[in-house]
Amino acid sequence: MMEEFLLQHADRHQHLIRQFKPKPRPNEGDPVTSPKITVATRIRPLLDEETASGQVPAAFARVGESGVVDLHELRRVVRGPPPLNSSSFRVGEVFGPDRNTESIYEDLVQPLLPWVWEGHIGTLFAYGQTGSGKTYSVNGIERLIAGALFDGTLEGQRRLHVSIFELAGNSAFDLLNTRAPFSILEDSFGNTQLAGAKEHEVTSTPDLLALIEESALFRQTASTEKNDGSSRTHAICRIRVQNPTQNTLDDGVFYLVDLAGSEAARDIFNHSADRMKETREINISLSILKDCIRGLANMDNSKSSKKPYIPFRQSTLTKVLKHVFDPSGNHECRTAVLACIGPSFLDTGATKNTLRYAEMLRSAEMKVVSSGYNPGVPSTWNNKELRNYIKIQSGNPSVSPSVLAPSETGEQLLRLSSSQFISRCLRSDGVSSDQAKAFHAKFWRLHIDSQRNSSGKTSTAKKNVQTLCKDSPSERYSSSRDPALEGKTTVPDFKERIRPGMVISWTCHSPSISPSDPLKQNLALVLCPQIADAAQAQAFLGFLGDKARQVSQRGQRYLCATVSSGALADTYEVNMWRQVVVDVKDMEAEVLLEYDAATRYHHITV
Ligand SMILES: Nc1ncnc2c1ncn2[C@@H]1O[C@H](COP(=O)(O)OP(=O)(O)OP(=O)(O)O)[C@@H](O)[C@H]1O
Repeated sequence: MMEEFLLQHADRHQHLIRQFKPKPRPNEGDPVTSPKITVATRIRPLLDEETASGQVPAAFARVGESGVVDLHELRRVVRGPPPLNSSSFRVGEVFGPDRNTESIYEDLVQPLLPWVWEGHIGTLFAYGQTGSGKTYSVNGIERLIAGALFDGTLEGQRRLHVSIFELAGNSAFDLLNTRAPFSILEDSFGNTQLAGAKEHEVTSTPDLLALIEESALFRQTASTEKNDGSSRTHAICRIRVQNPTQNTLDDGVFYLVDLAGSEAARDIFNHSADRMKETREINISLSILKDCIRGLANMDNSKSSKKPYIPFRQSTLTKVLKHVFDPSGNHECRTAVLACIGPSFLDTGATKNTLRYAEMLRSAEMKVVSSGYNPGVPSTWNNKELRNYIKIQSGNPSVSPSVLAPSETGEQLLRLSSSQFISRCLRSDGVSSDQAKAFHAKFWRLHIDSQRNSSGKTSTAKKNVQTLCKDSPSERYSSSRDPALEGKTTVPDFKERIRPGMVISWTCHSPSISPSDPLKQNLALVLCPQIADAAQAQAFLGFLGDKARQVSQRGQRYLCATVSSGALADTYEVNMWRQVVVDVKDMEAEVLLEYDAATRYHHITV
């Protein structure tokens, strides 16, 4: 009925639009020089069939003021001629019906190519109502990218790997493998992995174009009220850019995302049950996407210290786009968003909705900040922060940061195999194999703990780092390290600084102790000088045998708790109830034990 009313008043609509005098939009301040999100809006031309059916345009790029779309709706009133309701939206660069896909590519997408080439994540996603021109735009852009990746303008040797897939509801299908289903998983770094999707290496523009063509054959389409060849899934082309000369660097990844179009409730009235379900699933995933956009837009509105909730885990689509929305993400990414709108006055409701979200994303463009350095989360460390950690935390003598991590970030070092990590450590003067292993374990525990606790609780790892690096006296005791030595470059021999809580290795002289006895671990935690509990110490001396008693009685002795192996490999337990008296002469070295709250065991650290 509304459609009929609008078609009847098409002339009046156009007449009123001609008289429209736009009010300038308030200035938004300085432009952002290097935004993480760039938003642009494309108004497609009115199609021949739309013109033929009497439709007229209602969405316009404002002339003389860039970045603004004016939208005009004719309002139905009880009496008198219908008035015009005009609204305006500031939605990034606006590409009107006369602008071609090349110009969008040049302004919006081309700047992302060198970024991805250097090992970062770039994403383009197009969204908008069904029939608004998303597939048309993304297809055109994909072809231009296929040309640019091989025309020699990007410097350096790279290997390119491509997967193209679609998401329907929460299922994923490989469009380069006859729509075979596969899983979308999250790895220990929180990165999304496509488990089971085929990757194809491409070495030329025709190679890549052939894959794009092949994927189009398998994409699920159907006719909607607004588009005869509507895509009923979200299609994603993922191009991984690998630098073969620097294996430790992250691969760059380009995601090109053509979202399924949303349909209004009234447009799905005649759908079958299956199509209704499919439309509902599309609308749910788009609605979660919108919630994520809203969360992102509110992210840095931090009058309150509480971070807005961004529900990116609620749909497969937003899980794939996690790097765009996860505020704690650790991979640098830049995102271009193309909001697509149809110009027709019959679509103003959906168009307004698209423009509103584009406006929200524009505000996010100003606010998105890097998740930044977190001392408890190794995957957020850049090379300088990582080197600093290695220097301070790798033990004595310290591992050389320039040998272990000449250029790597924290995340890249975590990707090294343990044998690579340890063999690099061993290239530093004086570093033993045990020290290298202990440092590797320590670094990984910090990482695992930081991932386990990413929900916001202060992690053990973070506490440990605070304990070791920052002043937090109440939390010092998660390691046997002496806090007083923090930051000291020269440390006296351990025998000159024996203190309660110190862990030592020592030589046990009793031949009567079986190899399985905890004492054979030869580790003990110093409690106090023996004099404090002479009776109990004497009892132990009896247990140690006459020879040991003679030796220990000659020197200074300490009452110590024994340390035995835990149930997990390389873990230890302190047995406070099983004590031993150890002579300083029998002590071999200080050993650093660190407590891991998650396993409730101690580990040897450095
Ligand atoms: N800029 C444009 N110039 C000319 N024709 C266009 C333009 N954009 C879109 N079209 C045409 O409009 C129709 C709908 O476009 P398209 O299929 O890209 O929409 P869509 O947003 O991907 O729709 P859906 O969400 O339903 O898949 C197509 O026939 C397409 O060729």
